[in-house]
Parts: sequence; structure tokens; C-alpha cells
Amino acid sequence: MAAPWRRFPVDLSASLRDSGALAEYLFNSLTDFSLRYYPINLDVKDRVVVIVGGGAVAARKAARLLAAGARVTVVAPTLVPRLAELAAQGKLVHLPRPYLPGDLAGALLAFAATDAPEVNREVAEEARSLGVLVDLVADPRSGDFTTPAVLSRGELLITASTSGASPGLSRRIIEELEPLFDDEYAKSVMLLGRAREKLLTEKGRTAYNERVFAVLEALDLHRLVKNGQLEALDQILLKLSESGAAPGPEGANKKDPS
Ligand SMILES: C[C@@]1(CC(=O)O)c2cc3[nH]c(cc4nc(cc5[nH]c(cc(n2)[C@H]1CCC(=O)O)[C@@](C)(CC(=O)O)[C@@H]5CCC(=O)O)C(CC(=O)O)=C4CCC(=O)O)c(CCC(=O)O)c3CC(=O)O
Ligand SMILES: NC(=O)C1=CN([C@@H]2O[C@H](COP(=O)(O)OP(=O)(O)OC[C@H]3O[C@@H](n4cnc5c(N)ncnc54)[C@H](O)[C@@H]3O)[C@@H](O)[C@H]2O)C=CC1
Repeated sequence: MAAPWRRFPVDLSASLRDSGALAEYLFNSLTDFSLRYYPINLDVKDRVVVIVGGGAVAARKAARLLAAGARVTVVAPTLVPRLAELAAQGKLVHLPRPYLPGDLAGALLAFAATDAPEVNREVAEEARSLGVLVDLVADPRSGDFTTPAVLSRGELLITASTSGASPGLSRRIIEELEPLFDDEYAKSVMLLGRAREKLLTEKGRTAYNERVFAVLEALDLHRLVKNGQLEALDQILLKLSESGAAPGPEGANKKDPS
């Protein structure tokens, strides 16, 4: 879709004098609030991901993919230092040449991240023909997915996306959340996860499982974690594990199937 202001019906300079008219026009064009992207958390561990392009954007994508355990191949004649270092350390495979059709074979995902729009389009075409999902970093609306700004604390993952509208805003939103979700959240989430794993029952015990969630949520473990109240935490954990022999023939220690 073309940017709405390109279709602004009156002379732009006149409208700017008439303060408020442009914003109002743009707001009026905002009629569809439905979800444009379907959010998922993808397990890329040991999966092949091909990044075409070796610039700053490719480096950002590669770092996050490697952190998530992907096997990254970068196809590019030149690499920024950060990528060159990762290649020298053997953390990713570098094909030091321009993109060639066939480079996406076996990939789960592809990133078209060169500064050459026609190359990015070729990458997208190959991806489409192979059924590989592709992110066109410079032309998000033509691709299959976009990547959000990320805050991660252990198993806690918070992401922000503006559906391509303002990546800078996504980043600022995450920066605002960072102090609220401090590093200690990694510990709290881990404790809650382990306790939940221990206490949940097999299928058919929904009411019991819901009670367990309610108890866990009410515990405010994070306050204790943050204040370093390890004794209080131990007491809670011991109490939970005593009462952890959940009712039912299947017993406890099972993951929630839902
Ligand atoms: C579609 C998408 C691509 C995709 O999905 O790969 C995309 C596209 C584009 N970004 C552009 C510019 C900037 N990108 C950033 C930063 C980030 N960009 C990221 C994602 C995305 N950027 C996806 C949509 C995300 C969403 O919907 O919100 C972040 C969140 C995560 C990540 O990179 O993985 C990462 C935060 C890094 C961090 O958290 O550390 C900054 C700010 C900065 O660098 O500080 C700027 C300058 C300020 C600005 O423009 O806002 C341009 C214009 C290029 C040009 O002008 O030439 C395009 C192309 C276009 O818009 O056409
Ligand atoms: N998604 C995002 O967050 C952002 C996207 N962009 C856009 O993304 C694109 C890439 O940005 P940067 O990484 O900053 O670019 P860059 O100019 O730093 O890097 C471009 C890379 O593409 C490689 N390349 C060029 N032709 C190639 C080919 N035929 N085959 C393989 N590799 C090739 C170059 O060797 C270089 O490594 C630009 O179009 C830019 O406008 C820019 C900023 C942010």
C-alpha cells in the first residue's frame, strides 16, 4: 500500500498551515486495526538460515540467529568486521561471493539483506519457489516475515514490532521495558517454570492445573528473587514440592499438554 500522505488530497504546504489537517487525514485512513502479522516464537536450533548480504543489518540478524542456535550461512562478497570475526571464529559459514540461485537450498529461513534491490528480489523469488520463508529487510511488505526488537531474560522473551512502520519506535519501546524487566527475571521465570513443570498433571486435570497456576501467580516470587530472599524462596519451593504429588493416576511431574 502506498504511504497515505502520497494520496493526500490537498496541497501539502497549505495543509501544514492548516495545522492538524494532515494528521487528521492520516488518522482517518487508519480504519483497519486487524492483526497484520501472526506472531510466533520460532525454534531455529540447528536449522540452516541463509543471510544474503554482509552489512550492518545482516550482522544484527546473524547475532540473534546464532544466539538462538541456528546454523548461519552468510553469502556476500564483503563482510562488516563483526561478521568477519564470527566467520573467522567458525561460528558461521561465509560464502565470499555474490548470491547465486541455489544458495537457499536446505534453508528454513532466508534474509535478503543486500543493498541491491534486484538481488534481494531474486533471493525472494528463489525462496518462494522453494517454500523458504524470507525477510526482505529493505522492503518488508514484499517478504513473509519481519523481525521485532527483543528483550530476553533467560526464558522470558518480550518482543515489539510496529509491522514495519517504525523500527526505531520498536527499539525505544523495548528500551523502556528494560529497567522494568531486570536480569533477575531470568531466575523468576526459571523457578516458576520448574515449579509448574513439577505440579502440573496430565490431560483431564484442567481444574487442578488452573488452581496451580493461580497459586504460582499469586506467590510474587519475583519480589523475593529481587530481594535475594533465598530462604523464603526455599520454603515456598519445598512446600510446593511437598504438595506436588498432584492427584490423579498419572501423578505430577508432567507438562501441560495444552
Ligand atoms: C521491517 C524491518 C526489517 C526486518 O524484519 O528485518 C525493518 C526495516 C527497516 N529498518 C530501517 C531502519 C532502522 N532499523 C532500526 C533498528 C532495527 N530494525 C529492526 C527491525 C526491522 N527493521 C523490521 C521491522 C520492525 C518493526 O516493525 O518494528 C529491529 C527492531 C530488529 C532487527 O533488526 O532485527 C532493530 C532494532 C535493533 C535493536 O533492537 O538493537 C533503526 C534504529 C536503530 O538502528 O537504532 C533504524 C533507523 C530508524 C528508523 O528508521 O526507524 C529501515 C530504513 C532503512 C533506510 O532508511 O535505508 C527499514 C526498511 C524500511 O522500513 O523500508
Ligand atoms: N532492516 C533494517 O533494520 C534496516 C534495513 N536497511 C536496508 O537494508 C539493506 C542492507 O543494509 P546494510 O546492512 O546497512 O547495507 P550495507 O551496505 O552495509 O551492506 C550491503 C551488503 O550487501 C552485500 N552485497 C551486495 N551485493 C550482493 C550480492 N549480489 N550478493 C550478496 N551480497 C551482496 C555487500 O557485500 C554488503 O555486505 C539496505 O537496503 C538498507 O536500506 C537499512 C537499515 C536498517
